[in-house]
Amino acid sequence: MPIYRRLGFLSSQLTPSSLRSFSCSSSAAMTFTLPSGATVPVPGFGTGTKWYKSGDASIDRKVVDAVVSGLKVGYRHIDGAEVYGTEAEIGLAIKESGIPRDQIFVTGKILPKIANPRAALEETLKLMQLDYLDLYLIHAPFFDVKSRGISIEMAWDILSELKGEGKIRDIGVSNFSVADLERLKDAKEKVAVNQIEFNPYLQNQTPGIVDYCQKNGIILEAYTPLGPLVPAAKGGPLEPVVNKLAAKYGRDAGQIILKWVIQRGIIPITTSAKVERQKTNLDLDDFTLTSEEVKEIDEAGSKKHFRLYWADKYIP
Ligand SMILES: NC(=O)C1=CN([C@@H]2O[C@H](COP(=O)(O)OP(=O)(O)OC[C@H]3O[C@@H](n4cnc5c(N)ncnc54)[C@H](OP(=O)(O)O)[C@@H]3O)[C@@H](O)[C@H]2O)C=CC1
Repeated sequence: MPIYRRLGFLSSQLTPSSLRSFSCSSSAAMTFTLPSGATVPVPGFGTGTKWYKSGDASIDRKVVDAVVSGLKVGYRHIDGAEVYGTEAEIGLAIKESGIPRDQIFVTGKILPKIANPRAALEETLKLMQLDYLDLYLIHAPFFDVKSRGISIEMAWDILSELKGEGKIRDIGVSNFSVADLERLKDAKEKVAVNQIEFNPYLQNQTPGIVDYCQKNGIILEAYTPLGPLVPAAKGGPLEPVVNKLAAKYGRDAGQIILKWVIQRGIIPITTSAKVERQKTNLDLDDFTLTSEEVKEIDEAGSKKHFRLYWADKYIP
């Protein structure tokens, strides 16, 4: 069964269809700094999608090995979520890697247990064997008092309290639209991050979201940055442009797309079970696309629409 679907989070429908973060520099070696002062390592290594196993508490050794492998090849940013069912695997992998906790940036996300963020965070920390999370996100805005007994504003206030208690360094959201973010604009704690689906074929998960976040100092993270390379999207208008740039820079298509994401001022969160790809997807520092090339990808990507997640919530 496709990931997220069991909880109704994913529609499998596949439709063809100004940089300013807190201190997001505009150079090739872009850095992203959160309100706590922490710098987010780029790219992030995802533990959802292909490893999703919500509701299954047994340890999946494949996931532990993949995260250990990611850490060993150099990732220092692990993206988790309560709903992925991979939090215990993340905890084990961090221990097995031998890398000190303070050198790894760990993200968690809350949703099914949104009614009680405090209990959900305690459970996440216990499973991950950690004392704190670097970043905790409300996984999606699709809940309210009627459905879950809590509103976005109420959940945000509790996350803010948990941040104040030192259990989370920074707080943010995921899959939020402009209207959702506007609900939190006067909150005491600012939204630090919005993690959205973003790639050349989906440059705005919801109308105006990238521009709004970048103008309001909300750091964007891109999940499914390599969407154009999955079999269902391959062969589209982006392919000749990416192949041309890959040949020019002696890189592969994945590296060109991930670099484009970074040069758009967005942090890619990527996943691969293949060690070779884990390495190449991390090796992004020694080349820079020209601004014309970034624009060329923008334009080629705009000719096709491809959305993998939450499609039933967004039109189209
Ligand atoms: N907030 C949210 O609602 C969501 C968050 N996420 C998070 O984002 C993470 C990343 O999402 P995901 O869609 O997996 O990301 P990607 O776009 O990075 O990966 C998609 C697929 O591409 C393949 N791939 C990886 N590298 C390459 C390459 N260089 N060339 C060709 N194919 C490649 C991978 O398979 P292979 O193993 O074969 O390399 C992978 O399954 C998730 O693990 C999760 O943590 C994801 C979805 C929703």
